[in-house]
Amino acid sequence: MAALEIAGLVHSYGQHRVLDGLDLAIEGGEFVALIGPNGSGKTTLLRCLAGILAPQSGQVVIAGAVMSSDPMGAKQKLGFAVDPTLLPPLLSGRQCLELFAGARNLAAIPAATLALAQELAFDTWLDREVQSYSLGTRQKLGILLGLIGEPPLIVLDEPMNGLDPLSAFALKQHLVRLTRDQGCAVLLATHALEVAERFISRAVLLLGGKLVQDWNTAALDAIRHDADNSLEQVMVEALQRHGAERIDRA
Ligand SMILES: Nc1ncnc2c1ncn2[C@@H]1O[C@H](COP(=O)(O)OP(=O)(O)OP(=O)(O)O)[C@@H](O)[C@H]1O
Repeated sequence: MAALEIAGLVHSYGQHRVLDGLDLAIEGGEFVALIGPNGSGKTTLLRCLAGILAPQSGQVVIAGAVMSSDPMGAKQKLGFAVDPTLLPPLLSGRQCLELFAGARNLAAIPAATLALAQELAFDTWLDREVQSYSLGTRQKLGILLGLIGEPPLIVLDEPMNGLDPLSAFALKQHLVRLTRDQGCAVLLATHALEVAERFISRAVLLLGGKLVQDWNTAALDAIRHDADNSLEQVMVEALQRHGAERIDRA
């Protein structure tokens, strides 16, 4: 069963159609970078996957659960980092993690989550109130909440932004382990192509409301082994081919 199947997804803000019949399938174990220029619709797509935005048409199926008809079932199979600005200020990180563990029918915070908290240097913040956290520390908690229980599909929007280099490195290593050892699928929206290139197994390019290019593992390996090439370069070339260097125009 695919970790994610999207068919004919359409989402508009008023008259502005951002997703225009988008299709995508991701298998367990794939680590997919979602790339695209500013305003191409990456966040909109991820929010449709998370059930935060309701698409006008099309279907999202997460590990067999259809988001429109079984939103609770679909969300149980999805990990989505919580927006740092939406965390409850008066709870501690541990209390937030316990709440999310309960929502995933787990008796306690999993050992893997506590281990990741330590790798992210978040363990010293576990018993302090969220309102005392810096933005980066809030972001770490949002990520820990999204990953709790290692769901079949993990969706992250620029998760490394705002993390210090050691924490960003630890998170990348953790995501690689989740895909390789646990069979989770990761869909990661990012502009950091030089970073993504090193650890992803696939990259898809969003443009004009659709995925216009899909680089599989073999294509990425070929890019990695070519000293004169990079994911950044092939993306620039793909954008030029599609005649869109920048699309976020007013
Ligand atoms: N709530 C909203 N109301 C109206 N338009 C919106 C809203 N949110 C996003 N948009 C528009 O939808 C388009 C896609 O935005 P989105 O944030 O999904 O792009 P993105 O690819 O994530 O961009 P970035 O790389 O800059 O984060 C943009 O033109 C944006 O201005």
